Amino acid sequence: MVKAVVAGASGGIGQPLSLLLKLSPYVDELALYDVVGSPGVAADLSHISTKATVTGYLPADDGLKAAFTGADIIVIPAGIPRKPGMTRDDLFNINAGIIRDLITGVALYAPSAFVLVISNPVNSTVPIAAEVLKKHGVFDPTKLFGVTTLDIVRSETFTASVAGKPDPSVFKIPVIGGHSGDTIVPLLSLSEPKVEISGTDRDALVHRIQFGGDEVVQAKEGKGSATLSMAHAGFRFAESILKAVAGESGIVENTFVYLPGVPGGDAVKESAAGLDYFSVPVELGPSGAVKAINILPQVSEYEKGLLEVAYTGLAANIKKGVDFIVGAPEAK
Ligand SMILES: NC(=O)c1ccc[n+]([C@@H]2O[C@H](COP(=O)([O-])OP(=O)(O)OC[C@H]3O[C@@H](n4cnc5c(N)ncnc54)[C@H](O)[C@@H]3O)[C@@H](O)[C@H]2O)c1
Ligand SMILES: O=C(O)C[C@H](O)C(=O)O
Repeated sequence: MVKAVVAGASGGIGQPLSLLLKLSPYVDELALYDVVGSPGVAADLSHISTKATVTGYLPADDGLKAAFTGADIIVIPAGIPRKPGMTRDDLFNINAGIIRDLITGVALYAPSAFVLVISNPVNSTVPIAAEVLKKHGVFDPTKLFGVTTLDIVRSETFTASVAGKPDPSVFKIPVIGGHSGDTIVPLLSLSEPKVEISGTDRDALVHRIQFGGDEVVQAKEGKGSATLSMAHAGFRFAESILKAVAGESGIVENTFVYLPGVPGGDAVKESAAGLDYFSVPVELGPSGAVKAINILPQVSEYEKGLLEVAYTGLAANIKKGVDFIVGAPEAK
């Protein structure tokens, strides 16, 4: 029996993500948690004739405890989205506290669950989550994932369009680093099938993958950021976890993980300027991340340049998240 939880289930991502989970054959029980509206979303989804039972919880009456207890996988798209002119880091002040409180719930009620963090800024919210779990003595780095799958989805779609291929789903393109602007590093040189895109076309494609989120924020004119494509991406990642749990082998997803705690992570950390958190292809198994795959030695000279830029931004974002929980070190 697999129990899946969506925290932030009434939101723009939460509702379609919950729908996709309700349709999944891998889910037996679906618990929807939000500060508003979740019983209504649950009632609506519960009429769909698939096997998962659906329940909705609010904070009252120990709703967080009831929603999280017994969870196998908790997907978190709770928090505010960007408006035009904002960076993801501008969301930190509000979303950091939301993640801290929800992850405290994970630590108390579902310490063995897989935790998938969608809430931005992912480069900081994942370190916040890790530090909260560490504080409670229940941190398992092989079960905590920052969801960067939307960058993969965009790289497949935009590359297919530039390459003139009708079906983006044939592409496999690693996107590594973090999840904001120039911390997002698409590795077009490692694309399968190979693509020959160079010069200004390559620069424009890389920029579009890095800043694809802004395109949606601008098009929505103040009404939020990517929700439907994100629900698809979040579900793709969640289902990969559930397939691995069900025993399927050879599943690899790019995801933002705590490198020192994942097998193979130390080699990635050494290649990635000593950063503790980084998105790389990660092999998934029944108990979570089984191997972080170090593809950094294979990148092109051009991509090395992109990575140098990414390291600086990521280091600052990671530190900001860690400091939010452990406190900034005393000045000497
Ligand atoms: N990782 C990614 O690739 C990616 C992609 C798109 C959006 N996002 C991020 O996902 C987050 C959600 O985006 P959205 O468009 O769904 O926003 P939204 O405002 O539509 O929905 C957010 C939901 O979170 C709920 N919420 C707020 N505080 C909560 C709490 N303490 N506990 C439970 N629920 C709470 C709200 O009530 C709301 O229903 C944003 O931070 C956004 O930046 C990340
Ligand atoms: O752009 C955003 O703020 C949302 C999300 O991170 C995205 O990449 O679409």
